[in-house]
Amino acid sequence: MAEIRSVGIVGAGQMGNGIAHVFALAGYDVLLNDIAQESLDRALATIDRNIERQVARGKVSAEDKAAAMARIRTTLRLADLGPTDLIIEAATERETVKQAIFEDLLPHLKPHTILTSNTSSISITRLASRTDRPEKFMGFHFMNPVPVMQLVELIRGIATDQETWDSLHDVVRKLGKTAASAEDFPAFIVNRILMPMINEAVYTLYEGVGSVRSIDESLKLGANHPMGPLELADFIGLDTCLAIMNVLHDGLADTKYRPCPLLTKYVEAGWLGRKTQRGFYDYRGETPVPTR
Ligand SMILES: CC(=O)CC(=O)SCCNC(=O)CCNC(=O)[C@H](O)C(C)(C)COP(=O)(O)OP(=O)(O)OC[C@H]1O[C@@H](n2cnc3c(N)ncnc32)[C@H](O)[C@@H]1OP(=O)(O)O
Ligand SMILES: NC(=O)C1=CN([C@@H]2O[C@H](COP(=O)(O)OP(=O)(O)OC[C@H]3O[C@@H](n4cnc5c(N)ncnc54)[C@H](OP(=O)(O)O)[C@@H]3O)[C@@H](O)[C@H]2O)C=CC1
Repeated sequence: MAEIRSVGIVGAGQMGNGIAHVFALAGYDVLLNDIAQESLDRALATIDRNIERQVARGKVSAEDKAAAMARIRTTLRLADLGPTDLIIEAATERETVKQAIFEDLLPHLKPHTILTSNTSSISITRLASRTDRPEKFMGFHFMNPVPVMQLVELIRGIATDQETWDSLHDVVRKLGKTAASAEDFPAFIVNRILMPMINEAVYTLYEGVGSVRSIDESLKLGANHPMGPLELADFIGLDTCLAIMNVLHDGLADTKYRPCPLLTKYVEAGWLGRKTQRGFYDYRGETPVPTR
């Protein structure tokens, strides 16, 4: 089993920065890539702020923070990720985007490099089949917010070999997290269960059964969820939620996965949740205000 020391992360959005954060704190060299310099700068500032929060709470020492920050480098050139031992693709949840990234990366990779995608729903087998190493390709699904959530889903494509699975399982252990194994069917385990619940919450709003606030309060106080489903949808990103519902609907061909038209409308408006400051709540003021 080749030792993994360096990690190339593609996409410096909320997942990419969280993944870079936990790998750097665990001692890995991290090279973070995005198509926009602004996204790379924002990611570094977010990681700094989030590790500082851990320092303030006595969970990380100031020395460990400095060492972790020094282990993270950024680049706009995808080819620079070639020499790393492990690639984690965490770009936008669109299959064509992910396919193009792997296609551009392939000529630059070392033979032993493991390829992974943090996709929430897309077929690992299909992504892997377009690369030169389907046996070294896996789904490596972190949960949001990455520094806090314990779980990582490990998803085998049909061709994934045991050595690759073992290597990633070992990485999850070194990160201090817990792995769950999932087979490669649309949206795997967590989102197969979570996303229809979120979609149903949007239907509940769409049909006027409750307001944004009453739906969220009901699930928080009535089912002990840490966030209401609409608040959680805004946190994940409504574009990502819709993309996952479409993968479930197309992949399982069952009308029970039909995305709610109201979810589609919010995405069409560019109201994608926290990342655009507006979704089921408006985040532009001091406190979030429900939009319905
Ligand atoms: C879509 C997909 O493909 C898969 C997914 O990820 S689905 C989404 C899964 N995620 C969830 O369901 C999250 C649900 N929400 C929660 O669990 C909680 O609301 C939450 C953990 C996000 C925040 O919890 P909270 O109690 O309201 O806030 P807060 O007190 O600020 O944070 C709790 C702890 O996390 C830490 N924290 C929160 N965000 C952090 C971050 N980004 N980085 C580092 N630490 C963070 C806080 O410092 C705090 O630490 P202590 O326990 O040491 O005090
Ligand atoms: N949000 C969540 O809760 C979770 C998401 N995921 C998955 O993680 C992945 C990323 O999601 P998330 O971080 O939320 O999304 P974000 O929208 O926050 O970030 C995606 C980032 O990828 C960048 N990007 C787009 N195309 C490319 C490219 N060709 N090369 C490099 N970077 C690119 C985007 O740049 P730009 O903004 O300029 O387009 C953006 O910075 C998705 O597959 C998603 O399904 C997994 C678990 C949880």
